[in-house]
Amino acid sequence: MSEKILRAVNKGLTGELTVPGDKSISHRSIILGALANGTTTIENFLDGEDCIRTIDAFRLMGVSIDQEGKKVTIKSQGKDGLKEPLQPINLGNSGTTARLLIGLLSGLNMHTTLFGDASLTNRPMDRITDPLKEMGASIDGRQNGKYLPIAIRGQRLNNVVFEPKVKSAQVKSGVLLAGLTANGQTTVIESTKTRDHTENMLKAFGGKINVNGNEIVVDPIDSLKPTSIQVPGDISSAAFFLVAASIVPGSKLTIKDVGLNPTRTGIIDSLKKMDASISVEKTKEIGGEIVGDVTVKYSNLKGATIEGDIIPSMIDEIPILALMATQAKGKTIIKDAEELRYKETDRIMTVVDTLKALGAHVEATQDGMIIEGPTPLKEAKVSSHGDHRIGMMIAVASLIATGHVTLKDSDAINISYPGFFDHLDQLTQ
Ligand SMILES: O=C(O)C1=C[C@@H](OP(=O)(O)O)[C@@H](O)[C@H](O)C1
Ligand SMILES: C=C(OP(=O)(O)O)C(=O)O
Repeated sequence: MSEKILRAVNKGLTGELTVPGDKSISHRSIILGALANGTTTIENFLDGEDCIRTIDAFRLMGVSIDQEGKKVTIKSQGKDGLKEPLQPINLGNSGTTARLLIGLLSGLNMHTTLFGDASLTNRPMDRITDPLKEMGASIDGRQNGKYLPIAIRGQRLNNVVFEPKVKSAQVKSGVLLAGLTANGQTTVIESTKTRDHTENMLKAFGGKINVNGNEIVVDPIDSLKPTSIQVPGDISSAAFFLVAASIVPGSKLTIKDVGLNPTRTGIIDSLKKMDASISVEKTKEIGGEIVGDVTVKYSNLKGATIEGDIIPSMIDEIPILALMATQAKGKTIIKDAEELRYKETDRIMTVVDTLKALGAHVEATQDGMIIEGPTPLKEAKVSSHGDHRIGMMIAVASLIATGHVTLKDSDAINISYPGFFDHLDQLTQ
């Protein structure tokens, strides 16, 4: 198993950084590109393991996908050109690939089987299979389709009006993708708006989709129109460096060309709430996605309560925010984040256990955690537990730890951020 010994830095993180492409947008660019009739090109694609799983899935369905690093060319004959895969589809570690594909495949005229790694096999799928069954989908799997492996006998689905109980962009997107082949318009009404990349990109591909506040209505398609996608930098990846610069004295860092979709910027608002010195400059809009530069400087931080509707807009950033809270004065309370328990690991448990091992004062609650700061962090031997975001949280913690930190299973970081350690070296040299 991969292992890294990480040492503290004696100067701040300075300079400029461009982080890899957005994971959510990269997945969707492959899925919608495969549904388009013709050639779709993607620039700045995230060549992390999760997005490669999405590519491999469509290759198994006969779509020609040429990927060279961050550049991808898809040649497809649209949804009717997709072929029944002759093998089970391996989703690896990727929850997004799982929930979105289960939605899409339920309405296509083919039989598919899907499986994943040990982590994904334990993550709940009923949140997507239940609404699909309401649309008439034929899905079976462990515990009646709650867990992978799952088999889908795709067929024409009925449209629904769906009000998801979980605040999940994956579930919303899975149902919208199923709606593309359903009989009539499909409506999703969210209680809190979650990331809306599927909606934005469907428009860019010529789909008929209407968004009115938290209500989304999608029409069935014949096929989509191919387009060119430029993927913005991933704010969820940038977050690790935004926090690193906030907690390492002497830092001043600008992250360039990062996605600033308002359904994703909860981390920036939370950093501001904790008195981080952060400024945002919006520079352009591509494919319905706002892009810009974010500059952050080291500053004295204070604790804050992070709760409610902001949580879905920063769900993947909570591990790194928790690390930041260990360096903030006073109490940070994170609430309404029980969804963390259903990620690659139970992130309430892994964050709390890891930060405790590093010397922090932190306690788990059912739906979040309470952190008392500031506390110095100390030498420890800790593992990512196969969870990329925990691995990166540990690497950032090591920058300010008093002794060296051993990170076991460091390779997990390649799931969403290949080149992470090169970027860290580049900014700390
Ligand atoms: O739709 C997406 O691309 C994602 C949605 C979120 O998951 P949930 O939908 O389960 O909240 C997030 O945690 C995941 O990393 C990516
Ligand atoms: C939860 C995550 O991804 P997924 O659900 O796609 O596995 C993540 O990237 O933090």
